[in-house]
Amino acid sequence: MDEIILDVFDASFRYPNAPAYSLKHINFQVRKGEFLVIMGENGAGKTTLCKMLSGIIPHSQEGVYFGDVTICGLNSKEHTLPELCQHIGIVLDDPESQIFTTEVLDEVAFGAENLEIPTDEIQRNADWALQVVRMAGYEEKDPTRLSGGQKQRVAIASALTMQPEILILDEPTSQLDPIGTIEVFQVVRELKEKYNMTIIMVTHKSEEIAQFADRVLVLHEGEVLAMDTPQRIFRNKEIVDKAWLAVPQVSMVAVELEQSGIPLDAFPVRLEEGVEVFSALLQETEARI
Ligand SMILES: Nc1ncnc2c1ncn2[C@@H]1O[C@H](COP(=O)(O)OP(=O)(O)OP(=O)(O)O)[C@@H](O)[C@H]1O
Repeated sequence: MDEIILDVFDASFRYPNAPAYSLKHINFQVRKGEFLVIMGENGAGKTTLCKMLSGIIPHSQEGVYFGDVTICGLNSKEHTLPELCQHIGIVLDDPESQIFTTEVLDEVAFGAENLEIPTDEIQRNADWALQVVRMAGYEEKDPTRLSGGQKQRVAIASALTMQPEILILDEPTSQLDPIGTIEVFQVVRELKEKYNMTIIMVTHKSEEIAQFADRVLVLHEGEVLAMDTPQRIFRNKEIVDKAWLAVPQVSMVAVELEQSGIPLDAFPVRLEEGVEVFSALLQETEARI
């Protein structure tokens, strides 16, 4: 059986003075090497869940917290944030707010230095991280002068320098143009395929989800509405409508066809699957005429 690297057991959280719980009785597990996407409408609890998975809740965010989150075998309540940071890294949606220094290399080493990792190890890790995010050669550049995509890749490199087994990315491409978005997804794909890293990403980019994600967790009003493959999630109109999910274009066409009573050989989520399924349908139709 695949190794469970992250376990969330009956976890609930309410912000101080908030009238209601932002997360309610959350249960799920993530396997090592899995790419899990978190989707859900505004206010569904996605960022709060990222904070809970990374240990920010309960260590840096006050509130009422019940349940257990176990990260690489460590219960987040029983271990300090620096201990947890060596297993799980988090990158937020706004790269600007994550810049602390004036040179890319210092920036990438910053978090690891705060964990008191030996200097030569930080240097090795930082060099590796900059290679992975394709920013080698930018060590002495001013991070504030980089493009949005480059800043976000530097933020990912900073998290990678701490050599986490799990990387959480909270809407890493929400402020990026299409090229910046592709660059970030390419890095994520390499981390998964080459380094077997476990990735948890909040994103609405359905075409990329269809391409890369193993499973999708859908949050709705602080609860887990569904957790399944992109194909089963995007095919389920009830879930899609309830959580206002963005759906890949080929899946939208497929749903319309199925609803009109036209059966398909398979349900497409990726463009190339759509081409295959719809050409087969056209050929069948032509053969009948
Ligand atoms: N610091 C806070 N204090 C009080 N309530 C909060 C705080 N942060 C978030 N909330 C509330 O918790 C709920 C979940 O918010 P959260 O930011 O986790 O949702 P989200 O799915 O990430 O939304 P978005 O897509 O808009 O970023 C919302 O009702 C929000 O208003």
